[in-house]
Amino acid sequence: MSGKYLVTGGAGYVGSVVAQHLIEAGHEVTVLDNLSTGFREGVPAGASFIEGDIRDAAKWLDATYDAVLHFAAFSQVGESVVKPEKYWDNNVGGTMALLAAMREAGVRRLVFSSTAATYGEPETTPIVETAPTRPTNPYGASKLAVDHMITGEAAAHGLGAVSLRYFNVAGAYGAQGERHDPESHLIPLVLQVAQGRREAISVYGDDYPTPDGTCVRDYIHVADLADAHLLALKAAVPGEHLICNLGNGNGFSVREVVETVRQVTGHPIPEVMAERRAGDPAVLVASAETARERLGWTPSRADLAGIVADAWAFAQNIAREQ
Ligand SMILES: NC(=O)c1ccc[n+]([C@@H]2O[C@H](COP(=O)([O-])OP(=O)(O)OC[C@H]3O[C@@H](n4cnc5c(N)ncnc54)[C@H](O)[C@@H]3O)[C@@H](O)[C@H]2O)c1
Ligand SMILES: O=c1ccn([C@@H]2O[C@H](COP(=O)(O)OP(=O)(O)O[C@H]3O[C@H](CO)[C@H](O)[C@H](O)[C@H]3O)[C@@H](O)[C@H]2O)c(=O)[nH]1
Repeated sequence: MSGKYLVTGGAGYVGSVVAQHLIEAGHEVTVLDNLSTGFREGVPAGASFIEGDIRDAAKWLDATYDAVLHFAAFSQVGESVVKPEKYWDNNVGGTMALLAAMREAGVRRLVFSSTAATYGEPETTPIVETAPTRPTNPYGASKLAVDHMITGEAAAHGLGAVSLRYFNVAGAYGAQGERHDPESHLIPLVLQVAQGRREAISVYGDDYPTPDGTCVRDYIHVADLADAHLLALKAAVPGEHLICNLGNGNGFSVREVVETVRQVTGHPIPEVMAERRAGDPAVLVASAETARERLGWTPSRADLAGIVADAWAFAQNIAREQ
């Protein structure tokens, strides 16, 4: 059955890919985005677009919407350390206003973009949802605060909600991909080296307790993530807040990622060693058992070379357009 969905942050990387998947599945999509970090041209054809802020969501939200998919947020870990107030204001304040608008309008289902950054430095790997949540930066803390807000909203007011805790999102889906400005994520930065837009990739620390000394992360294809959002919409039950990790359960080191980019692009990719980046845990790998059991989710694009190849095709297309 087709539905009508409000996608906040749908001009950004993940939101635009999920909006595209919703449209392809026959749903009606309205994107609400203030274009603070997103791009108007990122909004998929076929979606309605409102240029506006989630803090004003009450202006547009009404009972005709079946659910909200909430991606709008600031998400730069480093910036959150120096400007924490920006993160509390937008991520927490903005979501409070959005939840109030949903309550007012009688919209009873929510899928929220949470993050592995809610866990902080893990005690055990792979990380399960019941692991301690001790974020090491204000970005993770703001997302954890929102998760707590949603739990209360579900218990008190009957919201049906699913928080999806993404690990490291990567890859692209056709015309939708990653173009943060400034870019801080590893794979798009290494691809910029392959394109000649950067001389070398800085490797942030090689003295971590990992096999090659560089940080290990769980890279998940953005299209697999999108599949999980469509399943989460079906799994949202009134009065329940379900939290699911989304990752492949495979860790790759920074050096392995750089080597994969060399193989995919054929470029030598010079590396320079740099200091550790503040707040970086050594290893972040997900257990996605809850998503498998409760959502029926199975990722189908776990191969790192395939993820990098899709991101590379997108980066080359964008470069041709510019
Ligand atoms: N990319 C990742 O690796 C990753 C990992 C974990 C969690 N997340 C979460 O996923 C979500 C999407 O991340 P992304 O990488 O696509 O980021 P993005 O910056 O590309 O997209 C965020 C979008 O939200 C919009 N926005 C921000 N504040 C707004 C507001 N107040 N009102 C309306 N629109 C607003 C921006 O303009 C942008 O289009 C975020 O909530 C992020 O915290 C991302
Ligand atoms: O130029 C760079 C950029 C990154 N890295 C390293 O590459 C790894 C991945 O870094 P990213 O910035 O690509 O991703 P993060 O792991 O820092 O962040 C991601 O995972 C976080 C969980 O901790 C949050 O979910 C966040 O939103 C999401 O982007 C890290 O070890 C980082 O130190 C480098 O060595 N050089």
